[in-house]
Amino acid sequence: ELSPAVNFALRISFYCLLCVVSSALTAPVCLLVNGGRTVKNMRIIKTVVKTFKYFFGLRFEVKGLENFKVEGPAIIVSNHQSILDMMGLMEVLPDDCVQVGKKELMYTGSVGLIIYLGGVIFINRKSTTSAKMVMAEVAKTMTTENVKVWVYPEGTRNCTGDLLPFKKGAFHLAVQAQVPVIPVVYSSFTTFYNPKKNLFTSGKIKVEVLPPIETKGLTSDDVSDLTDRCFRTMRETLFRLSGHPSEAKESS
Ligand SMILES: CCCCCCCC/C=C\CCCCCCCC(=O)SCCNC(=O)CCNC(=O)[C@H](O)C(C)(C)COP(=O)(O)OP(=O)(O)OC[C@H]1O[C@@H](n2cnc3c(N)ncnc32)[C@H](O)[C@@H]1OP(=O)(O)O
Ligand SMILES: CCCCCCCCCCCCCCCC(=O)OC[C@@H](O)COP(=O)(O)O
Repeated sequence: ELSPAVNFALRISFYCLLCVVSSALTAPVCLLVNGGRTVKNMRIIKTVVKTFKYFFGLRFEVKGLENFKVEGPAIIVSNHQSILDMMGLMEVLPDDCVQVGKKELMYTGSVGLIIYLGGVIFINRKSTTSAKMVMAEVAKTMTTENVKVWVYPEGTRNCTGDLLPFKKGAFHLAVQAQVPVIPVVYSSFTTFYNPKKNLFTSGKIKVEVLPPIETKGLTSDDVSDLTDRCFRTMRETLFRLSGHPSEAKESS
């Protein structure tokens, strides 16, 4: 019998190895098929990553996919619990959708390369000024290139079963581009995944894509309200999906 700590380390190492090896094999395919950095590579990446869940006994129960069917671009916001989220992301990711990620991800070898080829937008979280500039550029191009953008508004991983306060970048982006915000909520991983307790077993994750929130006519003055509204809706949904109905009531 392996100790829980060793067992946990082995499973996480296997996950990372799977990412590194699959990225190294998938990158040449992306280059051959699409010739370079483009969101079209996400279709290839998605196909590969969607097989990962079987190695870890994870199941996804998805609701509300029809809410992605908006005309034109949109900002998708979701909760961010762990590096495992990448599997949940690929499970529902619509076509022509890029993610915003921290620039440190570029330096993870083959994983960095595949993330780059997939069109991920890199931001420097330590410099609000430069992050804002990158996001303003994205606000302009998402309409001309008709892409959706996926942002984790908590700005970092958080595996507590609750949400961190939201950063405002995603909502500024939505208002600047005058496109809807589509919230996506993943149920809490705490029952099957907890690094502090060396817990990583098989498990079921509920995913809900919520109805789009329109931003037509909103200005930068409305960004705080929009952020709060999204936060409250997502927090209620998180508690409902994770089976804490009383907390959901409290926060409403
Ligand atoms: C084939 C196999 C392959 C396997 C391998 C895997 C392959 C997988 C492939 C592909 C998957 C890729 C997966 C990528 C996942 C990556 C996840 C991450 O990296 S998450 C971290 C980075 N993301 C964020 O941080 C975004 C969220 N953050 C924000 O949006 C922030 O707002 C940010 C960074 C823009 C600024 O950060 P602040 O910490 O300064 O935050 P604030 O408090 O919001 O802003 C300060 C002030 O600036 C204003 N502000 C912010 N943005 C503005 C804007 N655009 N315009 C005007 N004002 C703005 C705000 O209103 C605020 O001002 P007032 O407090 O309201 O007065
Ligand atoms: C040469 C070095 C090789 C290193 C191999 C690393 C392999 C990593 C495999 C996991 C890939 C999963 C990518 C998902 C991205 C992700 O989820 O990143 C977390 C964050 O953005 C949040 O940042 P943080 O503030 O650190 O929580």
